[in-house]
Amino acid sequence: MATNNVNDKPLLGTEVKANNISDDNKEGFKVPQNNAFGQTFRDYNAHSDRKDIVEEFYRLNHINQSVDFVNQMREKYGKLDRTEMSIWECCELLNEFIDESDPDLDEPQIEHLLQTAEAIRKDYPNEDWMHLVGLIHDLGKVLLHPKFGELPQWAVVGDTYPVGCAFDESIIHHKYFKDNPDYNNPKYNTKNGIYKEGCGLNNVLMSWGHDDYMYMVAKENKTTLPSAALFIIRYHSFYPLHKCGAYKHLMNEEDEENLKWLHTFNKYDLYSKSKVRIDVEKVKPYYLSLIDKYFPAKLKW
Ligand SMILES: O[C@H]1[C@H](O)[C@@H](O)[C@H](O)[C@@H](O)[C@H]1O
Ligand SMILES: [Fe+2]
Ligand SMILES: [Fe+2]
Repeated sequence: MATNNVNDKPLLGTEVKANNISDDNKEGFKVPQNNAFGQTFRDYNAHSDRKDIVEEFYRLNHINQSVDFVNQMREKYGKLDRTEMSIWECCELLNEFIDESDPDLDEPQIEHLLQTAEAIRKDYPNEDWMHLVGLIHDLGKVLLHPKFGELPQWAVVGDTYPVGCAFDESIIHHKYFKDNPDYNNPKYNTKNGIYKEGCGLNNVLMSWGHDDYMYMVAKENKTTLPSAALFIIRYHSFYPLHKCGAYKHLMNEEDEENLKWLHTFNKYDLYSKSKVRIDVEKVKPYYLSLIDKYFPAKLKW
């Protein structure tokens, strides 16, 4: 079983509730019907230029994400001995990457980070920690960079799911798991696998990618962000849970609480993907002030 560090940040106070949008947000974020290509969001069967790229991405992802692979990656990248840089420097590094797993967006990642953060800011002007989560939630995609060993896309992006127990049917393109080494392993292919019911997600090994990596970076560099923020960063790609309700039997009470915030966050992560460009220079000073509030000037990566 994975022995991850336990989140030791306090839960958010009861005065702030997920889904509690202030009344004076007439200028609030409007959920669009269609993505940047005029299609409904997360439609993995819609015929578009991206369909085949995305499907091939998941084929490779599902064949390769196994318990052994995840343990190796956690061990290797958990050392955080690759480089030192600020949060903003990392945002800039992401400018050159396009995410092959994403049916909704083919813009450089820095656009997506700012679109998400700005959309949250419209509806939750006082939750500055959530704005910052919007900005940093995908920074783990820096694993694609040559400085980080240039991991293949299937080891960095896409939806995530637990390994060490049966792969749930709700996972996109589930059929490709049949070539995963864990698929026929009786230790790993039952409902609970190596876990105990209610053990808490902190004890569950997730497929390796940008979520878990960024969680490690934030935590090990001693961010002062609240526990809900770390949870969002760590599980925002866990669509089988937060969209389909799979794997709930592995959650504990704290996970239930944090999941409410993840649901709120997801609306902005997903539906802010559009062709609306953000003026980076204009919003940069605000985000630099948030980074300064919640992170050290330089982080270990
Ligand atoms: O294609 C997307 C994208 O890579 C996101 O960053 C990730 O969080 C999603 O879960 C994934 O499906
Ligand atoms: Fe992501
Ligand atoms: Fe995202």
